[in-house]
Amino acid sequence: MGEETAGTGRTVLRRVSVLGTGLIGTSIALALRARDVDVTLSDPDPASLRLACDLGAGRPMDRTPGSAPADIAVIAAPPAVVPAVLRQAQDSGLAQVYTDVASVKSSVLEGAERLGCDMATFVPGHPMGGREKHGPGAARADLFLGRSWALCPTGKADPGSVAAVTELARLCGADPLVLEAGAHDRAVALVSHAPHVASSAVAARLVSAGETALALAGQGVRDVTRIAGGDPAMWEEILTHNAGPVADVLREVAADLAATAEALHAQSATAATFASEADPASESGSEDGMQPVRDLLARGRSGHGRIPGKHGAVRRPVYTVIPVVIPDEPGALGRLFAAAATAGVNIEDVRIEHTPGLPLGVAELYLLPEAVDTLAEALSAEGWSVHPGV
Ligand SMILES: NC(=O)c1ccc[n+]([C@@H]2O[C@H](COP(=O)([O-])OP(=O)(O)OC[C@H]3O[C@@H](n4cnc5c(N)ncnc54)[C@H](O)[C@@H]3O)[C@@H](O)[C@H]2O)c1
Ligand SMILES: O=C(O)C(=O)C[C@]1(C(=O)O)C=C[C@@H](O)C=C1
Repeated sequence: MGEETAGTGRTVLRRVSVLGTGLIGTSIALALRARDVDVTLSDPDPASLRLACDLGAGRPMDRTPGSAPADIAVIAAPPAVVPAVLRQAQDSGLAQVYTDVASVKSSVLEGAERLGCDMATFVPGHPMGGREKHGPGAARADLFLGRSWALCPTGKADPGSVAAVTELARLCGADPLVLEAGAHDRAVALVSHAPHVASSAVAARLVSAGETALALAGQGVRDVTRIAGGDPAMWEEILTHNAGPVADVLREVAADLAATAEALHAQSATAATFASEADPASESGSEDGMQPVRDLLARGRSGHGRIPGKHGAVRRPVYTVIPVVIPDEPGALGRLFAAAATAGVNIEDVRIEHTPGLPLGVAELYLLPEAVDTLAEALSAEGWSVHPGV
C-alpha cells in the first residue's frame, strides 16, 4: 500500500491501476501522471482505453502472472458493477489497496460485503468533482482541485488502506473527508442527486418550448440546466441506488414549488381583479398572498450563500476568456489556432458561439491571464477582430 515517507506520516504512491477509463477514471489518471505516478489502465471498451492512453493518462494494464501489485486500484466504473469488479480485482491480487469513485456508497458497500470482498483493503470513495459530459475525451487533470473527496471506510478497513486512499485524493488536489456511507448518501442526495433531478425538471420544460423562447435563453437557464445534460443511463443508476434519500429531498422541493405556484396563481387572479376594478386599497392583501414566494426567495438566497468555496477555497486555475470573431468558413478555426501557436500561446479551452444564418461566429478562447496581452496583440496584428475584456 505504498511506503510511508519517514517523518511525514504520508504514504508514497508509486503505481496506481485505474479500472474504467471514462470521465472520472481518466481525470484521476491524468492528475496522477502529473505527479509522476506510474498509472496502468483498463476498460472493457477498447476505444475508451485507447483514447485515455493517447491522452497521456497511462499505459494499458499488463497482468502477466507474478507481476507486482499496484499500490492502489481505483474502480471508476458505473455503481452497479463496482462490487463485482472489486471482487475480481482482489481475487487476482491486482493491488494492495482498493477504492472506487461511485456516486453512491451504501449500496456499493452492501454489494461488496455480499460478494465476500476483503473489506480490510477496500476504502470506498467519491470525488465531488465531475462534468455533465462522459468518456475520456471530457477528462481533465484539474477536475478535483479544491473539491471534497468522500471516503467511507467500514470499521474493518486497515488504517494503512485509509491512509493510502487519503493520499490518492490529495495527489488529485482534493480535500479528503471521512464519513459513514449512510451519512454520505443522505448528504449527496441533498447537494448533488436531488439538484440533478430539479435541473432535469426545468430542462424538460424546454422540450416543447417555441423557437422564440429558446432564442431568448440566457445564462440563467444555462446555469440551472447544465447538469441536466448528464448521461441519463448513469443518472438512473445513481438515483436507483440512492432512491430513499433523494425522494425525501424532492418531496420538500416539490412542496416549496407547489406553495409558490399556488401563491402565484392566486396573485394572478388578484392582479386581474385590480385591472378591472382599479381598487388599490386591496393591494396589501395581494402582498400577503405573496408571502410564500417571498419566503422561498429569501431562504433560497440564504441557502445559496452557505455553499462553501466562495472565499478562495477553490484552487482551480482561473482562465481569462477572450472572444474573437471568426468567419463561418472552412479553415477559419485552423488559422486562428495556428496564429496562437505562432505567438507561442497555449489555448487552454475553446467554445464556439455560432448563430445559425449569420456568416460569423465567436470563438471564446480560454487563456492563462498572463498570456492574454501577447495573444490579443498577435491576433490583432494579423487582422483578427479580438475583444479582450468583453
Ligand atoms: N460524471 C460525474 O460527474 C461523476 C462524478 C463523480 C463520480 N462519478 C462516478 O464515477 C463513475 C464513473 O462515471 P463516469 O462519469 O466516469 O462515467 P463514464 O461513462 O465516462 O465512464 C465509465 C467507464 O466505465 C467503464 N466500465 C463499464 N463497465 C466496467 C467494468 N466492468 N470494469 C471497468 N470499467 C467498466 C465504461 O466502459 C466507461 O469507460 C460512476 O460510478 C459515477 O457514479 C461520476
Ligand atoms: O459538476 C457536475 O457536472 C456534476 O454534476 C458533478 C457532481 C455534482 O453533483 O457535483 C455529480 C455527480 C457526482 O457524483 C459528483 C459530482
